Amino acid sequence: MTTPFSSLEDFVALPRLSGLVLNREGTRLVTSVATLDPKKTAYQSALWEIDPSGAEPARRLTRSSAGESGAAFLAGGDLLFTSARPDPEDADGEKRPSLWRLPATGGEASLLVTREGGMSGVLTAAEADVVVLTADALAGSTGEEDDAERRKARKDSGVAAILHAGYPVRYWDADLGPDEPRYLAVTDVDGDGRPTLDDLVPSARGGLRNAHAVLSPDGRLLFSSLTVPEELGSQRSVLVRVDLATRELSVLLDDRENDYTPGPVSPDGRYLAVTRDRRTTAELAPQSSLLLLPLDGGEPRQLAADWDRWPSPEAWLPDGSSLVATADDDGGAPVVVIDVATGAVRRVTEDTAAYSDVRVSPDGRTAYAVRSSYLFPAEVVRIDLATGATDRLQNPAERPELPGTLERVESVGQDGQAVKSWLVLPEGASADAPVPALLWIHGGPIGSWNAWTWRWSPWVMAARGYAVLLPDPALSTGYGQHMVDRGWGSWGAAPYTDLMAATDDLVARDDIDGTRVAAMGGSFGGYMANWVAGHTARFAAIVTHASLWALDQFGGTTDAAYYWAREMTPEAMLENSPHSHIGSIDTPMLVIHGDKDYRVPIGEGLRLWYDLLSASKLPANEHGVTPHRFLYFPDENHWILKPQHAKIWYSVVEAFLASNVLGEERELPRELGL
Ligand SMILES: CC(=O)N[C@@H](C)C(=O)N[C@@H](C)C(=O)N[C@@H](C)C(=O)O
Repeated sequence: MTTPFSSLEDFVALPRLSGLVLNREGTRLVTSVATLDPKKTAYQSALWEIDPSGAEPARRLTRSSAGESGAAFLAGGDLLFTSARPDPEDADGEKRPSLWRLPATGGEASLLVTREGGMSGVLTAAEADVVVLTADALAGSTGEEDDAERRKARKDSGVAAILHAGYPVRYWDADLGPDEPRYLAVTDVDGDGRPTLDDLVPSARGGLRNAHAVLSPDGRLLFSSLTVPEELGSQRSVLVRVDLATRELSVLLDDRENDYTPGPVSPDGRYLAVTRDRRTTAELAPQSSLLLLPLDGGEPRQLAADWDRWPSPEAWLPDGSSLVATADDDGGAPVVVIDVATGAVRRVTEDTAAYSDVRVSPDGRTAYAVRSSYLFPAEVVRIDLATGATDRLQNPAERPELPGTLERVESVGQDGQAVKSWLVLPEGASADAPVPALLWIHGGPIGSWNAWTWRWSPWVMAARGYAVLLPDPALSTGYGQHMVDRGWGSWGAAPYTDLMAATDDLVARDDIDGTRVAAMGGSFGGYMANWVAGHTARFAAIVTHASLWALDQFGGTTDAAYYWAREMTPEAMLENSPHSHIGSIDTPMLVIHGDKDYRVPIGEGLRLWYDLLSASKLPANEHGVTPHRFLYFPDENHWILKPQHAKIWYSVVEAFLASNVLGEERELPRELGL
């Protein structure tokens, strides 16, 4: 059977949907869809409207080569978005992310406000036409004009240097500084002239973390995390409120044991949902809980404390009686409703999909959300909140046909703990025709294989005849606090033995050829692939992507050293470091790393590569021929994002597996120049 997963060209061209907003009346849904640009070397996103009733087909709203994102409805009904498209009324045609407004009544979008430094997001209030932009401003700038001048001076002189006095200095793939996050209020949104931008809290320099900010329904208050520096390069996230009229900033929740992130404000403006994340120590695993914070100054109260899951607040019911939340749960992430008075949790969606971006209709009966699973990529659905009945709305794209089937399987860890996995089986797998298999190890390690992924698509491998096992070992979310606790600080113990228990059951199946099995993982999954390499010879090949190799050096170079310092003691780092076992590795390894990976810096990949060539049981021979391979991406980060590089990634992985697992040679992509 030919599916879009058979050809990498077709696979990278599948549309990718994300995000969802609903207008105040509950009559318009807008989502974002990324597709390949004409050169097929980047993704372009466009906004699409989806009919909440399900009657009409999805309709494309925007079209430009620069793409559009950051959709947000004004209370009055117009749609805002950000785009670096040129303004037809601007003679110089400078392209920078600007704020655009698409009238609810139809017609063309027009530019609302622009700035030299661009913008990263848009916040709107539910009941008032109040808009706040999240954007970066140069640390020393005194206002928008000054910021623009300083940026120009930096650009014109070609200076890229950044002088730091604090930590962190990088984040994932971005250099931090000399600009810093700010909240810019857009003044006079509905006036006749072009609005101006007003920096709400220039005094909170460097500390506003704007990824999770929210506005109160009346638009008078903004809630955000504020990052407070601590001694020894550490930091904490405290919860703050900013009064938009007075610019006064008040700290609402702050202690050294927890980080706080704001959730939605109740419809009456009296309560804020808050996520509290316990700060870890070498002995104390992470734990996430949901709080209800009275905004009149009362004490916060934990909601759903008896529910052994980590709820993430999404929305309020309009009458304020309940919060709608999602939580990782047994290989999915369902929608639940949490009664605010009693804390009782009621599961709403019954399928095994993972839900996000939940929006509630004005009458409180219906929710709309994005969901995905290993059976389908992200799609927009309508949920009956009383019955849980869930309908797929008319989406911008159909679900792609899959080259196989999906099963839920269960193994038992050494301590008796159930270890659950998704198992993707290629078409035709049977006792008469057992198939080769891949063990895929997820990253985090706090996470779960519970949603569709484009970067690690098991269906691409299923289309090439492999079964793929996706296990959730110790440290995975969705199985209760004990599942996380039992792996904390000892990555090489229960997480490893759980994975081996799952592999034992995999190879015992009569539809799997247990002699042709490989292991693969990225990030923490790459750490574990390296650990596996040093502890067993049962796999025919190992693929390790963006992996942690030498825990003695990792903590000093990752972008979040303070986080890592709270993960293990120095002794545990040495005890659990894969590099100590280099002398035992006699499995061919494919090492993959991006130079712009600041989370797991390239030094890990470089040291692993050199160690493999110089000290593994399978070193290069005197002619320099080695069974190992190093796929290096000079301009990618922790993830391989460019479509042309994704194709190289899958092609090289497939060729390496074919050679070492199947004993077959594949032609490598011409673009590699070999
Ligand atoms: C600060 C920090 O280390 N956070 C972790 C969530 C993290 O980034 N872990 C990476 C090593 C990792 O495994 N990342 C996962 C999420 C991935 O798949 O990239």
